[in-house]
Amino acid sequence: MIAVASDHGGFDLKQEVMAFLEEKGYEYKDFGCYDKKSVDYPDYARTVADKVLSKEAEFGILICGTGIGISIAANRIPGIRAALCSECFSAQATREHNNANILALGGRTVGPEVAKKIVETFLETPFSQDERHQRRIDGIEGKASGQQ
Ligand SMILES: O=C(CO)[C@H](O)[C@H](O)[C@H](O)COP(=O)(O)O
Repeated sequence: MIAVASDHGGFDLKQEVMAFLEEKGYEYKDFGCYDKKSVDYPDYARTVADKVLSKEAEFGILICGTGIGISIAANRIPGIRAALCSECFSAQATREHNNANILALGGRTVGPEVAKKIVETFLETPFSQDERHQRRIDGIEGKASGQQ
């Protein structure tokens, strides 16, 4: 399952992304917001992060106006690696190199067609399993690499 949420700034793009997930046959759940009334993105970041950390969701997709606030909020939660992407190369690299578990998008910065390509790239790209990337991910979680 893909856990999807946005604030009001990401609401319109979230509708487009969910229609795309539906069309492509991905299982997803919408964790809000459910209209364009002003809300606070940290609440939605936490909900989706919880779904990912509990493994109820394989991945999360978070959308705010720029994708910045909601990715900052998600990345404060240990175990979350949220990647803000505005093009496909980064979406591919963050799965291969960072094993990112949440994709963040900006509803006011990225158009729906680009966003759909980014979503598909993110969801379909596996982690490389390369030792150097795993070592660096371990470093993010506070494990010393012993290289310094
Ligand atoms: O956190 C953000 C800025 O990086 C998001 O874009 C929010 O969606 C934005 O701050 C919401 O702004 P608004 O003026 O309350 O609509």
